[in-house]
Amino acid sequence: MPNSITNSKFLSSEAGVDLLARSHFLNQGTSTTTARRDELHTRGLLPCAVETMGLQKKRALVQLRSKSSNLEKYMFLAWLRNTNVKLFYRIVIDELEEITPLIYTPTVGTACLEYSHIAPFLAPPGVPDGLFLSLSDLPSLTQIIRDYRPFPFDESLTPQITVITDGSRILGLGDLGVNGMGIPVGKLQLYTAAAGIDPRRTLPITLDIGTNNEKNLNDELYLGSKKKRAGDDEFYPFVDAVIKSLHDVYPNLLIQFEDFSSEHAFDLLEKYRDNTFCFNDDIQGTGAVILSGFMNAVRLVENDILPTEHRLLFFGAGSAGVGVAKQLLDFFIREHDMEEEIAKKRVWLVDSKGLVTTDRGDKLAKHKVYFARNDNAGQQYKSLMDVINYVKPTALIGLSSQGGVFSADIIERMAELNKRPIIFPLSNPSVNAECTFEQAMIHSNNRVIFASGTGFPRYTEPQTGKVHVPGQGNNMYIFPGLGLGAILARPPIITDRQIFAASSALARSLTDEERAQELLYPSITRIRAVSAEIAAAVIVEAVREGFARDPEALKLCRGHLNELKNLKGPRWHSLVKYVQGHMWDPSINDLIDESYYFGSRI
Ligand SMILES: O=C([O-])CC(=O)C(=O)O
Ligand SMILES: [Mg+2]
Repeated sequence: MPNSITNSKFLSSEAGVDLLARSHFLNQGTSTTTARRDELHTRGLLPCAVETMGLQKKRALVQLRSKSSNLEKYMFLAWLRNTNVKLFYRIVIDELEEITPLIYTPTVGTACLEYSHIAPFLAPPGVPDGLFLSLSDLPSLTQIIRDYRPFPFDESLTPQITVITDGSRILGLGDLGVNGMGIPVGKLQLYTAAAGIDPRRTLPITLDIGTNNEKNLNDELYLGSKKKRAGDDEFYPFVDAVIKSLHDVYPNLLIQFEDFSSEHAFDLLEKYRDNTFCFNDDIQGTGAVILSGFMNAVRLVENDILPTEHRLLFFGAGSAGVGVAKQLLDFFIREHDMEEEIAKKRVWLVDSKGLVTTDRGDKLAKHKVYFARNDNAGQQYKSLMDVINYVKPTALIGLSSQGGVFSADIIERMAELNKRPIIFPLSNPSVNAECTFEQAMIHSNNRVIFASGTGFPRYTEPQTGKVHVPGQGNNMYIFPGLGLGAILARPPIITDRQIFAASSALARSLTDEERAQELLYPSITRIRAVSAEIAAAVIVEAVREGFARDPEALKLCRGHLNELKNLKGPRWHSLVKYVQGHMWDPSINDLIDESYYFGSRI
């Protein structure tokens, strides 16, 4: 590709300095060759060593590992991302197991709590973390959205995906206001690392609608608007206006709703799911990932209990709890042909007032009504133990954000009731998990089938030395692949069937070795391969439904849907290859190179 830098409309003689200093997408630091430094007029800005990315990575890892707290590591990695994108993603992809907990759950939770104190130190001037939109921006939303662009900007690299929050329910930490920006940023980093979405084509957004968090309101350093949250009369029109402006500027943008308070999360999903290219990660993404882990758990116990006889108890009835419960219904309905009304009876919800029933005497939040029981013969069960004794669940799923509530006696009771109790403490971050893996192992005599939202360490049986690997049922297994598949197929909406396809593909992605280890999810180190399979399954489903609009996706799948439905065979493999060919990688795909901007493309 020609590199006619001097002919470029962007570059003046000083522009090389700009390039190195201002574009974190282009800057490659010490791996810039001497010749290139000359071309860019940046020779004196660096010491003379010209290094490989491997060496740069080594240095960065030494620095990273020398930091004593995870928050410092988070800040170091944010700085790296905001100065040298390529090196950052090389490290994230190569060291996924070490880095994910630092840029995502659980450390991102700490970073969000501290966001207003650390934000100015995460990036050099001019490099934004994400796009902030506040109520007072309403008249100029479209212009503000247009103005948020990577430097240098290339018209052909418009954003493909946004993750958008209003900070009102960040993980299990509650209302953090604009401090929630860490979440869209963290999620989109995983879109790049786990599914190969080009980082320039991601758009993190935080809506500032005020905050009800007293700590923020009283913190002089809080960076958001220091007002109570606006009411629904302002909230809904504002979200409408944002979505409209986003689609005016970027018509094909996929919208991922994230960490909105429960009521709003459900209402927004209801409002947009049938007319807008969007999904809700906490409701649908978490639901899909748990469904997938549940399918594999069911296989592990199928000699003891028929798949259709499982009894699922949900502790926590917020957006994630009800979202997961609804998604798990798909297991009974789609895999086992059960009527919805019958499938629904396999689910019991518990909230802060006890078992959710129709005759409890309180006004149930809208999203809880669907699962409210009416077969309790007037009895109300208040404590979790009472509910467990009444329901006799085969699976206990926690989405309550109450750390430690699955106490020793709860786990022991589950282990009395079941040969292999299924216990999923899913609240995030780890301090909010209903129990740890170690506790679940000890109190179930090592019989538990376990998945948590935030990863826990492996557990070694003290007597035998046998090592057990916990499942991590985090939505990071689903959303990157689901988003990638949707971007490549271009359906106008994300349907339940596409999400179910993502979920089954994840469940089926385990290798024989992983199955032999009784894992519920594939190893995180294989996430890129797994995301490619999930994306391919989503494409197949979108074509099957008649929703896919991308000509290439249609060409690859149309007429072969029968063959593709088992996710095997030569056509399936070529579809997965096609997906992989569209995944950005910091090394093999050299898009982040000035030739991309200054070469033949302009
Ligand atoms: O971010 C995570 O780890 C999972 C998630 O969506 C949440 O807890 O809200
Ligand atoms: Mg979330």
